[in-house]
Amino acid sequence: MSGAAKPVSKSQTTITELMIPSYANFGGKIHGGILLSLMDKVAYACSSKHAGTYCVTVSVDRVEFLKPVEVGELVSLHASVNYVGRSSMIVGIRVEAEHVKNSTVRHTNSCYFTMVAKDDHDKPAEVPKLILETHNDVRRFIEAMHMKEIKSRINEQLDDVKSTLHVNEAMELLKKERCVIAFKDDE
Ligand SMILES: CCCCCCCCCCCCCCCC(=O)SCCNC(=O)CCNC(=O)[C@H](O)C(C)(C)COP(=O)(O)OP(=O)(O)OC[C@H]1O[C@@H](n2cnc3c(N)ncnc32)[C@H](O)[C@@H]1OP(=O)(O)O
Repeated sequence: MSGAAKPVSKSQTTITELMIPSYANFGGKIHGGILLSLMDKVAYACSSKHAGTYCVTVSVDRVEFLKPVEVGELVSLHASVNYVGRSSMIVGIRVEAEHVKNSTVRHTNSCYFTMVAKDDHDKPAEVPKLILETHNDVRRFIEAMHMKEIKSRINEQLDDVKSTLHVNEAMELLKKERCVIAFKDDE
């Protein structure tokens, strides 16, 4: 049972967290693992609100740490269900870092978590349909459809490359690359 359709707005979730010194890496910037863990937390909160069940993370896409986050900044993670399948949901997350003293807000990352709703027997559970109330909701749903399709094409192509690759015949490909072939005797 998936229950009545729900609007995107009903499960939209924001988490804000202060970046404390213990979150820093050796370089003094916020550790990417901390940010990843916060992204997972907000993706879970958002997807489970929509599904009304426990959810698991299946796939994480487009996590790129393009701009460092500093200790003392407030990081806000805004999550929305962009797309629903039968049991899966694609949650879009926008990460922003706010410098409290000068009130500047930087968009540091956008990423996509695929979450699957689970029933009481740990099986994928059908989720409610998504009510698209704005043009943005429609745009995000269609973008997610494209993303799913492109990802599945990439996965197929990578499988093809792996299954057809013969290392000895592919050596030519490496000639201009910055690597040195140095097989040990027993290779
Ligand atoms: C100081 C430093 C600190 C460092 C600190 C670091 C912390 C860094 C934290 C990072 C955070 C990480 C994230 C952890 C978050 C958890 O720990 S959650 C737990 C981990 N995840 C899991 O355990 C999931 C394990 N997988 C499963 O349970 C099953 O494979 C699944 C996903 C339910 C699929 O089950 P299945 O029997 O294959 O079912 P099936 O009907 O075929 O698929 C169900 C749906 O999944 C979809 N699906 C299946 N596979 C995929 C896929 N690969 N991609 C997309 N969709 C898929 C299907 O398309 C289907 O969708 P619908 O058509 O129903 O919409």
